[in-house]
Order: sequence, then C-alpha cells, then structure tokens
Amino acid sequence: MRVDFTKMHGLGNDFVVIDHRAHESVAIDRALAAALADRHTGIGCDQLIVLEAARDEDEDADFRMRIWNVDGGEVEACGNASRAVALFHGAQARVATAGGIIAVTPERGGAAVAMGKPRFGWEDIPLDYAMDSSALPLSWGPLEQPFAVNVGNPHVVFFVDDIEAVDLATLGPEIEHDPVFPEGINVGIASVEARDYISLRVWERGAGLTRACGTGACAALVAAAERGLTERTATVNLPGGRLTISYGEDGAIVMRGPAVESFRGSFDPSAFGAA
Ligand SMILES: N[C@H](CCC[C@H](N)C(=O)O)C(=O)O
Repeated sequence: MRVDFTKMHGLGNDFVVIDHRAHESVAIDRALAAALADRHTGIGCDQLIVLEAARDEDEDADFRMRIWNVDGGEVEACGNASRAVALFHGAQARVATAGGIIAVTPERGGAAVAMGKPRFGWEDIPLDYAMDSSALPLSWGPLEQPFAVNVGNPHVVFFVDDIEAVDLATLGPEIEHDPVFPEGINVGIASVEARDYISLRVWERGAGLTRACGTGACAALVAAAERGLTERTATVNLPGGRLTISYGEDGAIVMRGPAVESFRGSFDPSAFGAA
C-alpha cells in the first residue's frame, strides 16, 4: 500500500501534505512524522501537514489541519502551511487547527489567511509564571526584553538593530528550551526598517532556522505595532521572501503571501516502520 503526498512550500518553509479528509491512509505519530520530515532518510520538510475531516467540536469548519514539526512534535499553528493548504484545497475554507479556527482564501500565486486574534496573557503564551508579556524582564546573551505573544502558537520577538549580527543558531535553541516557556517557543529576531517594513529571522520551535515563518511574521508585526514601532500593516522580509501582515483595530490578523506546490509523490509506510 502506498500513501500519496504533495510537497509544498511558502517562501521556502516547506511541507509534506497528506490528505486524510476522505480516509486515513496511515496512522501518523511522532516517530513517523519525524521520519518523513528527515531530509536525509525521509522525504524532507520543516513540517508535516495532515488534513482531516472536521470534528464535531470544530465550529462548522470545512476540515481540520494538523501540524508536526520536523522533531515530531505536534503543534497548534503554521502560517506558511495555511497558505499552502489554501492552494491545495483550491477554494475558500474555514480550517480548524489546535490553535483555533483560521479562514483561508486562495489568491493569485498564494493565499490570504485570517489567522484569528493574538493572545497576550502570560498563561496564554504560555509562560511559567506571571510576567508582562509586552517586555519580558529576561535576557539571553545580548538579547533582552522580548515581546511574547500567542498567534495560535507561542512566539517571542526581540527587536535589534542588525538581525544578521545575532548568533541565532546558538541563542535560538537556548531560548526555545528555556523552562520559562513550558511548551517551548518560536524565537523571532526583528529589525524595524520603516513604519511599514520589518526584517525578520526565526528560530522555530521543533524545526530550527527556517527560510520563513508565517506565524513568526504575524507575531513580529503585532509586537511592533503594539510597541508603536510600525503601522498596523507592514511587509515582513524573511530570508525566503516577503509577507504582508495586517493587524486590524479589532485585533484580527491577516497574512498574505505566496504558496507553491513543488511535486506529488507517494511512499510505502513500511519503509518508515509504520503499518
Ligand atoms: N515551529 C512552529 C510551527 C510552524 C510555524 C511556521 N512554519 C509558520 O509558518 O508559522 C511551532 O512549533 O509553533
């Protein structure tokens, strides 16, 4: 038996997409997710994305999207994958995720995604104890006073003058695994270049340095707007390219950007130790 998949990416943040909405072709667990994502012995991706039929509790969603990082951990949100799923589905849809309901709309060359509203409470990030999430009184090497926000998944955003001067490969995992973040954290390093332009690099929880991070771009824009550093709509420039993020006066976040289908294929689950 073989399982069909579609390889996709958003600004180089790449995904293996498996469609289980009609039926489940293979049971996905941590081990299989990590094996499929492995760039040497598997198909290779930053995140495994599995589409499933909506559940009763999914508030009239059209279907559900589940997300596993390359380390095998299942997480709540993935901005770039949301655009890829819009392209894959080929029509507007309300999509249930563990981080909440999102609305995807295919557009020329990509998609628009209504990501929901950010949450700022220390328990919502979550943090290990009560703190002002708008400026955590913490530092890691030269990085200090980040803004913490949950945009479906947890992020901290540090504002610096030169994002290339930060040793994110060293500091990223140190911050990701700090016990102050009981569920881990995605780490953004941002520089505000203009009131409508942010440069950003992201160390992703469970995936490391990626070419782009959609939720990271949302977190960076929300943080910058909340600190009065930018307008409520800005271009976010990541290593893999640019996204446009808006943060409405009502708190609603909308992300726009490209999505690409790279190729389609199939695999034999038994080659990855799955039944
Ligand atoms: N590493 C993230 C999930 C993927 C987010 C990123 N790929 C995006 O586009 O939002 C987390 O553990 O929350």
